[in-house]
Amino acid sequence: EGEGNSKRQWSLQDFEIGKPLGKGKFGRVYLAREVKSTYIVALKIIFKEQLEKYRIHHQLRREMEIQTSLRHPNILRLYGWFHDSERIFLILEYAYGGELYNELRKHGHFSEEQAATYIASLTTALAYCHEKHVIHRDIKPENLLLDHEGRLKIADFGWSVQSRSKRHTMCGTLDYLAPEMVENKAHDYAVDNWTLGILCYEFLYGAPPFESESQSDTFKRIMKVDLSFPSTPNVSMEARNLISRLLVKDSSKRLSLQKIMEHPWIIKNANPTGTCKK
Ligand SMILES: CC(=O)N[C@H]1CCN(c2c(Cl)cnc3[nH]c(-c4cn(C)nc4C)nc23)C1
Repeated sequence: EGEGNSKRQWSLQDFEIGKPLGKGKFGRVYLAREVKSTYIVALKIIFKEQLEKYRIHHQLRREMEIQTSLRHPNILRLYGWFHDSERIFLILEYAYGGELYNELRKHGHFSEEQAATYIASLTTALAYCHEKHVIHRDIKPENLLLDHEGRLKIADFGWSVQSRSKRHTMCGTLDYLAPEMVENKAHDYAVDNWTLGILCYEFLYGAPPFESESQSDTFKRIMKVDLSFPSTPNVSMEARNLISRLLVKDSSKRLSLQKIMEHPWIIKNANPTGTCKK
């Protein structure tokens, strides 16, 4: 769709709804086809009474403003939106490859090339977000999708914030929370750097580093940065070096996004096209 289309008024009659793709926090996502162009999209349907009940009007509006304004190959596009008396419809890019999480489950863990390619894609997408004053804050495998060429797409900006100042609100699941968020302290962009370390570990070992039986144990391990590297799978020293330079309690000492892109492990293993041969 050209730029022109994204300004036009859409309505339900413009789409044929297909199978449910899954559900986000406050709505279901369906496969859909725009009738005239036969263009395939993902249609996220959110009930207005859900918005009232959970008081997330402002959050949804923020998600829509943010995602409409972001244009990056690794960020899922929000093409437009419309509403009827009881529902709001978000017209989203359809990621043919589905959830990256399923890929990770299927393979157990990724190769160093695949992990480095995904981390590089995430890093460039986050660098782009940060220069637009957006902190995603909820980067986790469930919010990562793959396109038809295996290129990573960040979805679901429901928890992102237009950050002018430090944020205090708690969000996201436990395993990916940085210490300053666990302590409910003011936090800034550097939380996304921490999460990159968590994801890099999870891509290479198949589980996040501080995963524990109970929430309180996970909290304790995060606060202590209780990081250890199993002997299998055999992960390169460079990869472990990058993870160790991201999972640093003092947020000001975490490797910057720029430095991640220049890290030897990324330079050596990441595929510049952002796609991975299966
Ligand atoms: C947090 C969240 O929104 N999660 C999911 C629900 C479906 N949704 C999708 C969104 Cl928003 C966009 N594209 C998708 N593609 C798929 C998908 C494709 N296959 C083969 N299997 C699936 C599943 N899902 C989506 C995002």
